[in-house]
Amino acid sequence: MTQAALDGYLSFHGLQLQQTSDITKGRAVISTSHHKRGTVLITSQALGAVVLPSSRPKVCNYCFRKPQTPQGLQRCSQCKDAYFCDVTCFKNAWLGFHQYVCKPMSSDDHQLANNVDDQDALDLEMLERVVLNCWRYNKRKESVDVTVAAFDSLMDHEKKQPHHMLQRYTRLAEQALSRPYLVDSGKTTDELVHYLCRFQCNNFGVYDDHLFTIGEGTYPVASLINHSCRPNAVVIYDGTLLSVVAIEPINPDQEITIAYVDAAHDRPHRQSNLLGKYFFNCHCVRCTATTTTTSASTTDHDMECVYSQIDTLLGNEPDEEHRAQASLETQPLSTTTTTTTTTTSSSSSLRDKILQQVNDWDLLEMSRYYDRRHDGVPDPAQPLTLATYTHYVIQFFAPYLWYTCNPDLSIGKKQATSSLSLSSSSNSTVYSSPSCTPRRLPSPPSHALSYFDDPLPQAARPKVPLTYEGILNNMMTAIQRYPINDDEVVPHRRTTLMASTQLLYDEMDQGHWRNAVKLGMYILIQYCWIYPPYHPILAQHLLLLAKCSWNSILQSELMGNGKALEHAYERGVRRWIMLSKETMTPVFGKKGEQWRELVELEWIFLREHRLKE
Ligand SMILES: C[S@@+](CC[C@H](N)C(=O)[O-])C[C@H]1O[C@@H](n2cnc3c(N)ncnc32)[C@H](O)[C@@H]1O
Repeated sequence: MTQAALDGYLSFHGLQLQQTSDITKGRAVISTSHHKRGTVLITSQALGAVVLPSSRPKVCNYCFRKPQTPQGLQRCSQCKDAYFCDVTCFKNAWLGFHQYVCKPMSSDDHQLANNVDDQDALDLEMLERVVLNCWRYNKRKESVDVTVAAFDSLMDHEKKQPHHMLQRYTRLAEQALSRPYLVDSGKTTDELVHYLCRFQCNNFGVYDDHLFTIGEGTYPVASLINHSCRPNAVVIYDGTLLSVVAIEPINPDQEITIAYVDAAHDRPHRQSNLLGKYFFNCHCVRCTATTTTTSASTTDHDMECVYSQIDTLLGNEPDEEHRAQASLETQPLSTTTTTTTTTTSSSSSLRDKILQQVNDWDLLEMSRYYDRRHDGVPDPAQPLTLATYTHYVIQFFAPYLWYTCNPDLSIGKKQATSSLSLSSSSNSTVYSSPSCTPRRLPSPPSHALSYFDDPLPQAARPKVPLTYEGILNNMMTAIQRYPINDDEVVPHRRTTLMASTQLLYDEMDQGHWRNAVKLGMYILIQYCWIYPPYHPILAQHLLLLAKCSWNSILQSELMGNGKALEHAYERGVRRWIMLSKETMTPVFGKKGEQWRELVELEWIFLREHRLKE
């Protein structure tokens, strides 16, 4: 009966659960119809969702949303540990779970509870919620039995768990069963150990609009979907409601996949995380080793190999020893020994070298040389610098990578624009971190940004391949021809990406917007190798780049850096806003904090532009 409900639910969404021949893999969710990019394939209710202690004062502990009013969240007056939007959320939380755990806390308990993301406490709370919910649903035979049916059917890999984990799970299960409100649940310790094993290889991190992890959730229906490091779908949240969204067109008989681990990690890290937590070896298109090298002339096979070459191109992450050294470097010198001081100079120099290159990078000169109407190619005898790499690659990647996925993108077509009628005077806004409280927006201007002023791929010089894999393959071949100096910054390496990402946030904190734009453009390229073009991380990064470029325009105006540079930033803002919209629309829809910020930026940009004219 319950399995039938699950099958019915999936078939209603054009999906089907199929048993695979691989026992470790178990079942797979297969598409039975065509799904366009942006289709919501599955929505999944949480059987249990817990806010991380460190996020408790920041989001409603019931609906997981940020405060919607200037007053902020309201704290439970009894336990002083839980926060809610309003009385409605409080009542719902009380009826659901809060009544059982709400008790006055000492100030020490309180401080501890808010600061420590303790895995034991989190697992225990999740276990208690899930047991309580399953028990309730079974008693009431509610329609949510799709969720319970899916949960009961999930893999738990109990036999593969190491002994110490089973001991830990047994201790937690006993603790849960000793709670007065679970004594009559009819569950045994063994059953709860199975639950905890299931959590390990099925639960999801829940994140907010800005992709920060704020909690954990048990979403049994979404858990039916298997992993790929190059997935065709992503998980997004609206509060605690999870949706799985297609990020590329999906055909009948194709498996739906999501990524369980961040695709930015190198192959060894991804493999060991997947094996350690989910007990399988990944054989996805990125993990399948290949001996084929890329070449300028591409066959279909070479195209497929492009994905498996990405990790070779990016190289490996620093190992634990190097990480430990790098973290020592952030300590004041007085606390480090002489030996660590020596290592400090060698590994912190990557960051210094990156900063030096960024400072030397002449954005205007580079933009002129690598203009798509010329044929700017870096000197083949010299190693690529961050500047030459970025400008060389970006003229192939943006916007053409997206154009190969969506030929409806308006490239090179200048569309008629109606005039703006605005009465208010210019009031330039510098972007900082996003505000919690949504502001009311004026209605958007009558013409939004709607075209890229780039030549079509066939008309660009040098010509751009017409397929996504073709562009990646072409560029990979081209940049691997350049000499490498391992003592210097190697732009395509993952280590450079990691150091640059930290540097980007530091530069933004210090208001060094021009450096932030250069680093942001460089990081965009690296993300284009790593993530599919409609991945939420790309949408978010493009918005960040648009904001940095906008702030650079304001800074240039203030400092009188000249019109030419301002125009270069303006082109950047246009491009990054458009690409961010293109990426965000199918994935997040036209809602949420990021969409609001994007529309607001576009509005301000167009208004300023109009006023300058
Ligand atoms: C969240 S569940 C996915 C649903 C699962 N296939 C089932 O039948 O219940 C995660 C488990 O599925 C299996 N799995 C997921 N992706 C896989 C993949 N790419 N290759 C092999 N096994 C995979 C692993 O056993 C993993 O622990």
